[in-house]
Amino acid sequence: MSIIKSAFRVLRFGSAKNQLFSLESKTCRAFSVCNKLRQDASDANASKINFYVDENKEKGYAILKLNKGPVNSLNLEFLTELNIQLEKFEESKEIKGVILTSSIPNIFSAGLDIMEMYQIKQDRGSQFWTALQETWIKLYGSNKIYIAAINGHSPAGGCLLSISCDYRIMSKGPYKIGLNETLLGIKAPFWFRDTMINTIGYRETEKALQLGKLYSSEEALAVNLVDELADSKDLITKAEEQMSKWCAIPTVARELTKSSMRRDTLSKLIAQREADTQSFIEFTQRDSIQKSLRMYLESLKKPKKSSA
Ligand SMILES: CC/C=C\C/C=C\C/C=C\C=C\CC(=O)SCCNC(=O)CCNC(=O)[C@H](O)C(C)(C)COP(=O)(O)OP(=O)(O)OC[C@H]1O[C@@H](n2cnc3c(N)ncnc32)[C@H](O)[C@@H]1OP(=O)(O)O
Repeated sequence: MSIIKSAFRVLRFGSAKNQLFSLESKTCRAFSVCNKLRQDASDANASKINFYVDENKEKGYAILKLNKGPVNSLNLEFLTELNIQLEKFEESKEIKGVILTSSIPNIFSAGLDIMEMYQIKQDRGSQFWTALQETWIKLYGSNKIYIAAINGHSPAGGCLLSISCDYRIMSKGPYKIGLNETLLGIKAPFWFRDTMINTIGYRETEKALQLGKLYSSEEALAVNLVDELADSKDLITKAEEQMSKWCAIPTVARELTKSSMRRDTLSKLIAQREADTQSFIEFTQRDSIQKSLRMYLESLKKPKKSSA
């Protein structure tokens, strides 16, 4: 059961009941829009493996490895598949927690697929944004324990995935993590910002978001953007050690505590999902934004300087 649902339970007889039920029904409507997409995604991607799941029911946790080459960029189909998997975890009685990592060396996730924002039709843009909102609500609002084992670069939407988890361990190395949206000429959505504030605090977020700062792993540790660093070869072992520690905490007390910390941030988006999607469409259709995205895409495609 998700944090949102348990929040409804806890507040069942309270004065917030009507408001929360209205939030829930809005959420359910938005989720149902995705139902057809889910079916399409599972049909279309039956032959592709965009992530691996390794479930250890005895120990009570799973490892989810993102595997969408070359850089685990998040497009509509990938997000839809991920949402189905997150839902399975949430419903599982055996799985208490999930280690989120990537099977692609040096890359955790390059964030949102920029092609989902560049010259995109309104319908697709709206489905894409709804799927992304759903991913965040499921991850940030999960009752399960999520530990991010960040094995490489984790910019923008990759950083959002990481900070939506409960604990972060990052590989030592020349990797970057942060919300760099301003460098693409876009403003980080309010729920990206709020998740960042909840992680590193207001002042650090204010600087980081304006500058589009990408932190090195050492800098990320210094501002609590990540909780721990590990040598790449020890990353998963360290994540498993941490998972055992979290799994040993009394479940209901931990879930209620997590829910009480995250409820307000989640409710803010849930109350205005449709308006948020409209803002995304309106914003990304501006000529100035399309120009920025085109320039950014060109810079990504430029041949890289040889390190030799
Ligand atoms: C309600 C809201 C209202 C207003 C707000 C409106 C809009 C806000 C919306 C947006 C929020 C956006 C958040 C995001 O996540 S945007 C994405 C940001 N991501 C990045 O900036 C990362 C870009 N990528 C990189 O920096 C690097 O690729 C790398 C460090 C991750 C990996 O470097 P490598 O050298 O290993 O690999 P590359 O050669 O650079 O890349 C390989 C290949 O992949 C393509 N690619 C990389 N990143 C992306 C991406 N994010 N999307 C699509 N494609 C990507 C890259 O172009 C290469 O392609 P080719 O092989 O050259 O074809």
